[in-house]
Amino acid sequence: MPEDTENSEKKRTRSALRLWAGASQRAVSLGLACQILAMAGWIAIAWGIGHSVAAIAAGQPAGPGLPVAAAGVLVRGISGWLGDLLLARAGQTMVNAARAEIFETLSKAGAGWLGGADAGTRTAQIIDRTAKLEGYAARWLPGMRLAVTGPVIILIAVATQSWLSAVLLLVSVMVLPVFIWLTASETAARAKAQQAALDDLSGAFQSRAAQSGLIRAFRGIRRETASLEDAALQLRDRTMAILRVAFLSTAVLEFFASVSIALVAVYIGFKLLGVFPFGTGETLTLAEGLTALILAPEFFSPIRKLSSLHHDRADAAAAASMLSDWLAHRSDFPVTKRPPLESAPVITFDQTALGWGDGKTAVSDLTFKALPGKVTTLAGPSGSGKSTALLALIGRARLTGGEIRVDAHTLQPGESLADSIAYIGQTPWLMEGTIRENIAIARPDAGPDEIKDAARQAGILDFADEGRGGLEQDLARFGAGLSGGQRQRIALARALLRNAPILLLDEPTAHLDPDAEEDFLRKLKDLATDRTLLVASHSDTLIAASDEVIWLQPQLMPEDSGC
Ligand SMILES: Nc1ncnc2c1ncn2[C@@H]1O[C@H](COP(=O)(O)OP(=O)(O)OP(=O)(O)O)[C@@H](O)[C@H]1O
Repeated sequence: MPEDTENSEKKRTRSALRLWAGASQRAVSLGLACQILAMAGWIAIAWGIGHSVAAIAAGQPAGPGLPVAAAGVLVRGISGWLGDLLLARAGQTMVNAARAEIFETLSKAGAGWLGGADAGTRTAQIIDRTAKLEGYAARWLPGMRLAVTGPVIILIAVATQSWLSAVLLLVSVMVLPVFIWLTASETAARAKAQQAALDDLSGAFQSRAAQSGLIRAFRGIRRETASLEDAALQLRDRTMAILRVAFLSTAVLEFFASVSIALVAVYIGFKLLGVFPFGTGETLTLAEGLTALILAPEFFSPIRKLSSLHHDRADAAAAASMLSDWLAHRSDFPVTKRPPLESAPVITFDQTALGWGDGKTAVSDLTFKALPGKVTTLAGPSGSGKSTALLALIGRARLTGGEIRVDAHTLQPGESLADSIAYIGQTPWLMEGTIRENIAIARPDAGPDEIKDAARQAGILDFADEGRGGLEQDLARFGAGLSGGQRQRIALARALLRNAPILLLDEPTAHLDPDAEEDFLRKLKDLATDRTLLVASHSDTLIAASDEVIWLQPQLMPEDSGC
């Protein structure tokens, strides 16, 4: 990846993390305060145990040591519990902030991104990815701050008992930042690779599961199973790569921490026995030595914890990088809706050029007028841009040249007439539920008679007869069990119920038999009444029945154009 792109991606990731974590700052700070209090509890425990053991060893009563230690246990227990609670909330707040922003941005971007057949997959990806942000606010942010403040507090407490033990701890901790930085950079790259492998596997699995019948029919089960196995093996390798770094980093950290604690223990032991060979100028009592010794492991505890939290940071960074990339991609192409039109408009394409944001031209130099009350049909070979021209009116395809006018208004790039349009695509989308519910979705406030009337006009009552439950008949998921023509009729009923001034039909007769097509063509003129009707079609009979036909040509590919 070029350095500039990499830097701007890193910057975008960091600012996304900062923005989403902002919502949880209060809970993070309170949670951190509780963790520091828990650490103070540990200091009280160490002091209490050290002093009471020393007093008992000297043949005296335990004194204030025991109640101080008991108070320390209480403080540590309560503040630890409260801290966990607050930090769990901080994590959830960050996830919610990210989800809210993503869904808001994407919904503003129009139906394009979250619509269509893979809407479920994408929504699941957003939910999974944002869930990975939880550890950033709940564990990484407080863990990082505690790794700085915690050791300083413990170091001061140790220094009040034995300054030389504090110096030993300080020297041994100096090597750790370099090591932690090395681990962090390794983990981040590998976490990103692992998430990409996870995406590949889930994408491959979902597409194979959806097409399992087709795969079986083409005897491709073994081949597809092997490709899924490959994707799973890749995920396993990348997960193992992460685990290797994790195990190695933990082992090295534990080694340094153990050596350092051992040094402190050896020094305190020799000093208390009076056999320490060098003059340090420090006099050490049993109570001070024990307190310092009990505190020493706690000095490394936040740093140890931080090293195990790198995965939270790396997972969150990888998730934020992908999410912010999606958002940036979307905001390149914002869609704004025009208010609903009062009546059917004259739509003019004037030397219009359209594309899909991939640099290629899907339609160029398209000029025509669609008049209210007339059937205007875009015809031409597959790939010539008929659907693209229709989708430009709802802001899906990009306007890259010329103009589209709606009456006197010139549409700006990304401007959508969705609120004035009823659109029937090539593969109408149906949801689980009754036929009535599937029609009513076009206008949820429509009355039963209006729905029935739309169903009758669209010819639904022919197949949804009363004997089979009529409009209350349940449809399976995605309308499984209906023919293409039956789906098309439900979509038509929706369009009729919506009664929008512009009606866009993409290949409306593609799934109809000749009788049904003839029947549909008879309705076509009615559909055009008081509407601007724009149709995309290959059908010769539909073309012949149209008032106006505009022929589109496929765009030349760059390699075709050079002779
Ligand atoms: N969602 C999309 N993203 C990117 N490119 C697209 C998209 N939809 C269509 N295209 C491209 O735009 C060009 C025109 O496609 P379009 O579907 O508009 O043609 P069409 O004439 O409607 O074809 P058909 O008759 O097969 O439906 C094609 O090169 C196609 O690959």
